Amino acid sequence: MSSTWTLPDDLDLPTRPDFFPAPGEALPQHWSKCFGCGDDQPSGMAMTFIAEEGIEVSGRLTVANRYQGGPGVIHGGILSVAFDETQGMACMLLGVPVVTGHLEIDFAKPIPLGSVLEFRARMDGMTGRKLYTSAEARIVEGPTAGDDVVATSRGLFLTIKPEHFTPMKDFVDGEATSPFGSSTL
Ligand SMILES: CCCCCCCCCCCCCCCC(=O)SCCNC(=O)CCNC(=O)[C@H](O)C(C)(C)COP(=O)(O)OP(=O)(O)OC[C@H]1O[C@@H](n2cnc3c(N)ncnc32)[C@H](O)[C@@H]1OP(=O)(O)O
Repeated sequence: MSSTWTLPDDLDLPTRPDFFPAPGEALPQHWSKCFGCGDDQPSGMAMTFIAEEGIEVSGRLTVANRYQGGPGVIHGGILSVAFDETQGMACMLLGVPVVTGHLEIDFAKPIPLGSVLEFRARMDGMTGRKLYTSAEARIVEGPTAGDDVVATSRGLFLTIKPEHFTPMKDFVDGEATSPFGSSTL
């Protein structure tokens, strides 16, 4: 794998806040219409997330047939969504909304349709509004399941004010059942 990603020297590492779910507990979706995690998005990926020890979270994705890219394998864009989502969830530790500024992926091994992937993401540090995150994926169920890392990701997230989305409110498809950032954390 290769990456040009370098972390700044002056990062602070947040400690796990009291409001964050205990290790093993589920994390709430951040927005019901989200393609990655929303329960009001029929065409979405319906990912689920769990709080892990420290400042780590994990997420699961079953690779549906409709996620096919090359013959029999996951589309790289779908894998990127899953990383984006999992690393964004790791930023929930701060309790404020974030958006992705930069995301980069290394695709290490082919991932067959029908696999169940586990993603693990963490915040590597923050400075000002910038949150640096990283993650890796393994196949936990399926014909090629094992301990090998099949893809890795690094992402920069920026904290935003809720008003960030105000100019977009007329473009929401249908009635929103939960406003962005209204998670119960
Ligand atoms: C009550 C509790 C609720 C909790 C609830 C939590 C929910 C939490 C879960 C969310 C989970 C979401 C998972 C899916 C997340 C998406 O998929 S979000 C969708 C994709 N992303 C977008 O749409 C973002 C589009 N881009 C933008 O809106 C703007 O470019 C941004 C990212 C807000 C930044 O703009 P800005 O605020 O004007 O900031 P700007 O001054 O340009 O930059 C600030 C700093 O960041 C740096 N920067 C900005 N962009 C970049 C970049 N691409 N590369 C490197 N550096 C950059 C700048 O250089 C600058 O650095 P410094 O000078 O401070 O050192």
